[in-house]
Amino acid sequence: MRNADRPPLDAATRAALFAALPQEPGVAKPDPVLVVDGVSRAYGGLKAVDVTHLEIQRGCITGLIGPNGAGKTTLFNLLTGFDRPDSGTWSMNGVELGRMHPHRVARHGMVRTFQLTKALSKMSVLDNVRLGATGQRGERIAGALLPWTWKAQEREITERARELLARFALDAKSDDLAGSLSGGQRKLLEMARALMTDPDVVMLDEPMAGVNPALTQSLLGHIKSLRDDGMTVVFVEHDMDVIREVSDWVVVMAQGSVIAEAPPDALSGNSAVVDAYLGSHHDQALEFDDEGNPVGATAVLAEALEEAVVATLETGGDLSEPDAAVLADMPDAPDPGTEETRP
Ligand SMILES: Nc1ncnc2c1ncn2[C@@H]1O[C@H](COP(=O)(O)OP(=O)(O)OP(=O)(O)O)[C@@H](O)[C@H]1O
Repeated sequence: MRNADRPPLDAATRAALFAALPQEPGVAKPDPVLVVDGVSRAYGGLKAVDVTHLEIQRGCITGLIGPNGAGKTTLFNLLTGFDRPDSGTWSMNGVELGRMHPHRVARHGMVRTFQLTKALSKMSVLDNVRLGATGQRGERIAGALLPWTWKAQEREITERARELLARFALDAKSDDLAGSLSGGQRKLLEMARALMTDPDVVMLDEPMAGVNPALTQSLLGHIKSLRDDGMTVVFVEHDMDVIREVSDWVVVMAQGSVIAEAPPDALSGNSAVVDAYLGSHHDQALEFDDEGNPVGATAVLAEALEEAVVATLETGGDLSEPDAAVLADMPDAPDPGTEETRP
């Protein structure tokens, strides 16, 4: 059944639904729109994606987080037909989607957003949105023989594109080149293009990246409005404030696998999540914004460390004493038990 046939879930229902779920990777959802099984993809010797089981709850917003290179984008590409897995199956509303081309996946109701490419930036805003349409009769032989049906379809597509531009407050920009839009407007354009096929499931790849903070709230409102219209939203995001503000549930990936699932508020206390981000930082530069605030994976790390300090203080721990468990994990940690036996 398409999402449109079901009433949207209100906030209290969503909260109760997720509060009742065990916080485990691969946990079953009460009404999954998307079910993924054993999907793997390797590049050379590197396993970019290796997801044993994942269910996405219908009509909710699921945030997908994880350190750089965790496999989030590759998973999006696999599920929407832009890449081919080495193994695995996945289904949407019970229909197997594996091995379908992207336009067929879109016709079944699942789309992903794309950042504006160089070629697209040289086209008008309106044409960018029109390009989101799939299954245009004009592409097919029968349609080509009947130009009037093709023309009628063209008109329909343009009309829908104009409606979507109005929804995202881009109608005044229809004839401008897409490349002239601001970062935030580009993100709105990506969403408008994705909605052309009237999807059930929308996968947003970093919808807030490069967006001026002044536009953040408006973009967040648009993401929530997709859910309030009955769509299921899955989005990749590095900003934990954004994750917390819009996600009903968060899936955490590291090294290709799903390592944790939890409501957004439970993330910073999750040791698998902390380990994944800490582990990823051995060879990664920390990132800060202009005001010196940690951003992206660095923000998650900073928050996890802060939580650990608070937890230590709350349990009466002494921060000047190194944590024995942490020391034991370090390769060169001195072993207090053997101190006296050393020569
Ligand atoms: N086309 C490709 N060829 C070779 N390796 C690839 C390719 N695409 C992805 N990878 C590798 O697969 C792994 C997963 O990459 P992916 O982009 O899916 O991670 P991600 O979680 O989206 O990371 P980020 O948050 O940095 O965007 C990385 O190690 C990446 O280098």
